[in-house]
Amino acid sequence: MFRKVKVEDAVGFRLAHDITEVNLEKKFKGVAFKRGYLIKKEDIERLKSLGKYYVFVLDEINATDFVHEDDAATELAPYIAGENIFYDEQPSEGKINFYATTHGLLKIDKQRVISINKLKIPSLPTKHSNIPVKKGDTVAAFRIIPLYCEKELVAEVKKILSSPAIKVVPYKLKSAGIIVTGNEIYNGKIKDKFYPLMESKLKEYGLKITDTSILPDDKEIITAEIKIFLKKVDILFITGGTSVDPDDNTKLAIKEAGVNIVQEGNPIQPGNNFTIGYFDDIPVCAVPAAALYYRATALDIFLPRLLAGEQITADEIAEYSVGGLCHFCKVCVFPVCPFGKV
Ligand SMILES: Nc1nc2c(c(=O)[nH]1)N[C@H]1C(S)=C(S)[C@@H](COP(=O)(O)OP(=O)(O)OC[C@H]3O[C@@H](n4cnc5c(N)ncnc54)[C@H](O)[C@@H]3O)O[C@H]1N2
Ligand code: MOO
Repeated sequence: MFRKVKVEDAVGFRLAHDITEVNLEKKFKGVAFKRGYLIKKEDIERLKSLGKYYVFVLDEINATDFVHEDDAATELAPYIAGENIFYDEQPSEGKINFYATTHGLLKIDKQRVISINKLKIPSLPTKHSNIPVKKGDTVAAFRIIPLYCEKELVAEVKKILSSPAIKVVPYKLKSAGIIVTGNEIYNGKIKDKFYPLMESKLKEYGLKITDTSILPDDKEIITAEIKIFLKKVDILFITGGTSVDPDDNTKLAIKEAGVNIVQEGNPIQPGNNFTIGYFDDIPVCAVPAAALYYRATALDIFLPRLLAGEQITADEIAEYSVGGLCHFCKVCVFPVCPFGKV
């Protein structure tokens, strides 16, 4: 299979695995020598400068019970990758990366990914489930930790992956309605800041705002407008009036328009008052004023899932509590942070 030899004795033999170089001056981390490379006399000093005084070289003996790290990754990659995922054609340093083929919602089958990693020999790290990804983003990586593993292990991983563990769901919804509420905005006392905010957020997901209006804090007027908008849009947002003031009517109006509210509010801060409901398949959301102030709130956490057409349940909403408190960093890097990651 392979054996350890002094670099001086390795001349004329083929390398059993990729050899990595990390060179901070050149800002390089990558393959210096590929698996299968025929070692020459002039390579001895270079190998030593990479700290390799011994190397593993391939024997001619064909070990039928073992699988090389490159072959394990190549064999398992199609079992890992689901819809809208592509992966490296060739492993590098025994590893294959997985990428999104489209913008959309990343879905990871967490339990099965954990089951694979519990086998200890394979390593399958992924990004978090339910995050928005862009075309070309890396979403997962696979390699076995040792140079070789037993064939049975590959079979065991395949058994866990009876269907793929990673996919990207493209955004389905296309048109949005925005109803801005608030007497102060309706009466022109202050300028509306919600429409421009929602427009820039939704544009990121390819969503167009097709219908919009600014209404006073009047439950009946808001209810009537919700009913009209529900005939025209794929998703509806009603902003402001979401908390406990006497003129906060948004959630009441949503209910009176016949929308099934999943849960009033949620355990994410900021964005506690963000409320999700459904009218048939159309999501209807109350958006609290906190979204005007903070770069990331519950709105941003649920938005990609709603736009991918998911029906969010009350049980799932409760799961967001751990990690649901923003770190309120001076420089916000959401979504590349722990906020809202389940
Ligand atoms: N006792 C409690 N107080 C508060 C609670 C609570 O649960 N108990 N929740 C807090 C949370 S969380 C939020 S968020 C805020 C405000 O929620 P609302 O969505 O009801 O916001 P409004 O009262 O309508 O407005 C608050 C503030 O924001 C300005 N605003 C609203 N819409 C616009 C707009 N389109 N353009 C510009 N500015 C807007 C509004 O003028 C007010 O200044 O309640 C907490 N309190
Ligand atoms: O609903 Mo408030 O949005 O938590 O800050």
